[in-house]
Amino acid sequence: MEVIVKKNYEEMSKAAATLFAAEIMENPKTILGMATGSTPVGLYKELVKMYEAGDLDFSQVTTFNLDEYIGLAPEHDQSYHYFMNDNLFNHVNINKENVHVPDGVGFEAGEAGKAYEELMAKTGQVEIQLLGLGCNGHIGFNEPADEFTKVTGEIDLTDSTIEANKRFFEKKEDVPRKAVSMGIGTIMRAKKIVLLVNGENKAEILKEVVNGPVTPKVPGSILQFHPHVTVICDEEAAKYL
Ligand SMILES: N[C@@H]1[C@@H](O)[C@H](O)[C@@H](COP(=O)(O)O)O[C@@H]1O
Repeated sequence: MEVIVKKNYEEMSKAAATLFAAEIMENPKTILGMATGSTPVGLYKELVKMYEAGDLDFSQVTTFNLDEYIGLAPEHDQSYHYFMNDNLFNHVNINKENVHVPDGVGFEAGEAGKAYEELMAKTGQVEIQLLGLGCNGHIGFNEPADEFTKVTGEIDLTDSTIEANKRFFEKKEDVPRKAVSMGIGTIMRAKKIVLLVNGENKAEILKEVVNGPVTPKVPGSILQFHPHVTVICDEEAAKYL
């Protein structure tokens, strides 16, 4: 697990963008794993800037997102479909047929994950999976639990996650209570993983993820067992490393 510490959020975002841009340039048909939340916004801005400068071609890129809230249609402005279009896909020349985000409304309970796993298996291995880190150590929406999830499925969100994500909604009651998320096993199948973490509020949990015991109580800690993980963080988040 390589840890790259950058001075601030902007430098962290630029460093991550360089990694993803290099992958797209070296392998125009690459399959990328995308993430949502506030952390990757700077990275996506950098990729759009590179595209607008004529340095990046997304036309043959395929993407898989980590997760989506259950109950939010793609048109809902707090859905992860909407987030990805608004922050990246609507601003580059990606073919939307090659963009995949779990479906939060179109399946019977339990079916969305199965369909997503089948699509991923048919499409191919994710080259680089981008991850953020929840304050409770979750990756995707894999919450602290008694065991690591194996495949994409439905997750009951913890109150701490609902609390952390309510800032994007009018009121806490509007935050969905369930999500479809790539499982830990699904995430670990990626060839490479980039974990982006910024801010002093993540310093304690990042220490657990990088140096603590590997336990499903801190889902991100599983990354210690992946052969190619790059953690890119700012100095605030690296405080205890
Ligand atoms: N499902 C997302 C995660 O993928 C993300 O990593 C986490 C951290 O969000 P932020 O980057 O806003 O701290 O929030 C949500 O729970």
